[in-house]
Amino acid sequence: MFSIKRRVEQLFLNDYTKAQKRHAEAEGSGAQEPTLCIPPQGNSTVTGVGVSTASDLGDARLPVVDYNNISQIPNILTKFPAIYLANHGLPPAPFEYARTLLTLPESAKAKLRDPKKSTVCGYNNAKASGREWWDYNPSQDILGPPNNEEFKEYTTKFFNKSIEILHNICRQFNLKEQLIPQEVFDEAGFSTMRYLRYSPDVIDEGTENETSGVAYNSVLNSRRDGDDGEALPHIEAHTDLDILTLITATEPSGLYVWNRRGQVVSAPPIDGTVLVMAGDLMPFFTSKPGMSPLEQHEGVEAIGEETVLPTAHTVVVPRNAGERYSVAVFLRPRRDMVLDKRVVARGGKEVNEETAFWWLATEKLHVEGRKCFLATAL
Ligand SMILES: O=C(O)CCC(=O)C(=O)O
Ligand SMILES: [Fe+2]
Repeated sequence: MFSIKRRVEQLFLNDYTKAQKRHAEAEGSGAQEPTLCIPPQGNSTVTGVGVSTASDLGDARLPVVDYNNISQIPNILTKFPAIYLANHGLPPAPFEYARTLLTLPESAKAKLRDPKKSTVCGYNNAKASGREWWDYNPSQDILGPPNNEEFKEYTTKFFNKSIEILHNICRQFNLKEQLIPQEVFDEAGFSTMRYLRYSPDVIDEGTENETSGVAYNSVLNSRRDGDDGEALPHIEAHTDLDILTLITATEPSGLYVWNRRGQVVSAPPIDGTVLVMAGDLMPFFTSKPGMSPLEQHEGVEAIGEETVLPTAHTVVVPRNAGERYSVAVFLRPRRDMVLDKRVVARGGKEVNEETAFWWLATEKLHVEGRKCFLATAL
């Protein structure tokens, strides 16, 4: 019987193999088999004061970095897809508040939806994925549980402190030269915080599954031939549309990230730490000088040794493992922040072309399958 991690690897490698084949066909050469190499065990990969590797993470590991050593994070994020941050000084994660809100009766949760149907504000769910979530969006009135001032206060406090930490990490990228624009620090931006619940109870059973007579894939609910598994609570593999993400979760573990070599790394919660991952904007800030990773510009040519790639990640909650709660804070600039500016020739004329952050969101809607921008090995 395969472990969840092995299944995630297989899913990834299936797609990876297909992508390789497509690529090879286009190039007119034979497809290469992907290799699954596991990095060496132990502390050999990252050294330095306050930086160690977590000891119980299975095959591939993620480093634990002390908050006093955050100046090392930019370099570490070029080598590892995520880091555990220790001694961060955050108050205890608001899992109980997440539970209070997300286990309200359906009718009460329906009242916490954004009137404009935003998927980044208020209550939302993806029943077929066994997942529901609620977003705190500081630019809007909090759509929290009624008559619960404590909820509001704690949620705001945890969010503000998390943003302070993420800003501090961003400042480390600017020690030698300003890679991350000043407005990220000076302006409120479009940062949000999400409370998530993954539970078999959320899964809307008996819909397509029964009527179509086709079974769901046991890992990602996607239908695959010869698979008679049942659906597991999950979130599809994706990268986050932000600068950095701070995540903390309850057991059971279920979060997996991919490293640059396409290996799946388990990222279970570790007491006293939070996980920090890179978002879609990091390659724009850390690309080779003067180059842009946008496909219509330099594309992958702009990715160098010092470029931080967005962290592809997925959550799959093991069967019979119970509920999982997580809290994710997304650091984002203003929607209209300019990511790339250049003069291009159009219709015989030279015109100024600007690419704003929110344009990436619309572009991402066209990415098929996994919502990964510039993701590992693809
Ligand atoms: O629940 C988690 O740990 C991850 C959630 C996530 O990736 C997201 O909401 O973007
Ligand atoms: Fe995410």
